[in-house]
Amino acid sequence: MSLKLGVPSKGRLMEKTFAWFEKRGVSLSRTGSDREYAGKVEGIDNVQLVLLSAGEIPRELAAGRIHLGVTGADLVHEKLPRWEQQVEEIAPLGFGQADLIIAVPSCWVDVDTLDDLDAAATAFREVHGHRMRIATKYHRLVREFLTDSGVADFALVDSQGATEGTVANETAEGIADITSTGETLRANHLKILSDGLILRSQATLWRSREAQYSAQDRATLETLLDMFDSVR
Ligand SMILES: Nc1ncnc2c1ncn2[C@@H]1O[C@H](COP(=O)(O)OP(=O)(O)OP(=O)(O)O)[C@@H](O)[C@H]1O
Ligand SMILES: O=P(O)(O)OC[C@H]1O[C@H](OP(=O)(O)OP(=O)(O)O)[C@H](O)[C@@H]1O
Repeated sequence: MSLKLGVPSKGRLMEKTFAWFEKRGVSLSRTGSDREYAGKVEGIDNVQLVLLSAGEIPRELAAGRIHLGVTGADLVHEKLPRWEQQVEEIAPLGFGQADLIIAVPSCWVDVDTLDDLDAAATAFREVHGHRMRIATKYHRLVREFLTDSGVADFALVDSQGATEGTVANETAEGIADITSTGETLRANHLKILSDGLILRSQATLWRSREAQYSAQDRATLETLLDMFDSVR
């Protein structure tokens, strides 16, 4: 048995994760063709690289099918309601920074705060006969945040991508999504509520509390943690 390390299988997260490990003496690489999700690990024995979708890594950690995994804090908090009991945060990796926020049309000049949103939502329901719709893929975090903030009259609609477009497409009145540079929000004429920050996220290395660790796995993990500690 070896220690299984789950890493996003594509894009900026994969490349930056590989670079983070390389700097600490662990070389991760994809093998085979561009389309083959196989990988290898050099610089330490008994570690197996598992290439996965960033969105699936929280579930694999919680199920104990991988021992270590790299993914955003947003995805762990959203997908694992008991995340503190299921995973341990080993290290924030310093990339993949994104804020999960609530945004509304920039032309809503009377709506700048959650209190304003609550008032607008009540008025919206009276006029339109249905609840104000907020498009998001972060259902659990957004529902909890809005409810705790006293915003009651809203309905979440699912959007798995291009979420900022839902307002122009008239399938939602507001959105909750991650933003990094803010360019996508600006391009879609949306503004962030001044108290609409739900979570600050970045790519993070997590350890599963649910996985089985053999004596050899524990020794490998100790060695890895020492290698990580050697570079700050
Ligand atoms: N523009 C961005 N800037 C920085 N981080 C981002 C940005 N977009 C997404 N992220 C982060 O990258 C991680 C993966 O995001 P996302 O779920 O969109 O993955 P993906 O690349 O679509 O992968 P997959 O569809 O395979 O799950 C999330 O933790 C997210 O916070
Ligand atoms: O603030 P910005 O720098 O503009 O980045 C934010 C955008 O990045 C992410 O989308 P991604 O590119 O992952 O595509 P998606 O819409 O398919 O999630 C996110 O969902 C935003 O749409």
